[in-house]
Amino acid sequence: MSLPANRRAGATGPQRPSAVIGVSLKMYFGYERTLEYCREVATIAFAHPAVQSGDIELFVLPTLPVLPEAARILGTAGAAAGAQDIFWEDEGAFTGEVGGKTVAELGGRYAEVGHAERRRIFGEDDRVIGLKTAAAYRNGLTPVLCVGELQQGSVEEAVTRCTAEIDAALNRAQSLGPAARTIVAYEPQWAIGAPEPATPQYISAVIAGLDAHLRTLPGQADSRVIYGGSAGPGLISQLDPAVAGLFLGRFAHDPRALKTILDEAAERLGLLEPRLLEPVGGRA
Ligand SMILES: O=C(CO)COP(=O)(O)O
Repeated sequence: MSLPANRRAGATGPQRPSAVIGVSLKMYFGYERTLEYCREVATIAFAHPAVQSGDIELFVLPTLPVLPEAARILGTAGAAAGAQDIFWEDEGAFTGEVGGKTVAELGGRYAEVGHAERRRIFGEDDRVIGLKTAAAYRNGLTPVLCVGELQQGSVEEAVTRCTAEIDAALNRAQSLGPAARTIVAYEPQWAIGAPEPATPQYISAVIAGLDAHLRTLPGQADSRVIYGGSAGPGLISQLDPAVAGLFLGRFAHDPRALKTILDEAAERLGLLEPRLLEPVGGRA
């Protein structure tokens, strides 16, 4: 397996995984099914050269009660787990909430913040999302900061809206403590839960804008922008290099589809010959 340019001996610049593939299971699976899923993903990850080499960063965000077991199972296979949400304080009289400190204690490495469903159903706004981003940094968790426009419009409109969401979260977080690496998940709200993702051209153009903006922000050199919203097998190969990877939902429920996506991501990095790819499995 050849190494990508940023991993070769003597390469300059930040050493960062070349692709990021995340899965949020939302509230789709119960305890036992989540465990079974994590075991299957771990088997795939353990056998996958690009995950083992660190060229693909793979994480799963399960329903919270499964987090300790998920972190253990995935951790033995070179993958990781995290939470789909955290509270902005670390401890105290906040009935029903779970803080980033506990998530980290449970083995979580990521904390998703600002998902469209949290914004829409639970009324989270930029202020709350900034506080939660700060809580993630403070507890050594990588925030998976979700941004995305409500309705389909132009690329410029999407970049403007999402840049504002990124800035709102990061500015507030940085006013509270040091920032660190962030994974920005660009998820157009109109493409979440839809039959199809946004078009590859649209995704690539919006993320090129967001990635360029992220590069200008202090402390974000290792940060990456990934795409979510009905993403599945067959998509990543069509996306421009600024798109660092995918944030998957329903179409990763079948572990075989996730394996296909990992192969496609590795192929895109030049780490796997196309002829070695198995036929793309159907969508879950
Ligand atoms: O919201 C998403 C990931 O967090 C995307 O979900 P779907 O891929 O199921 O649309």
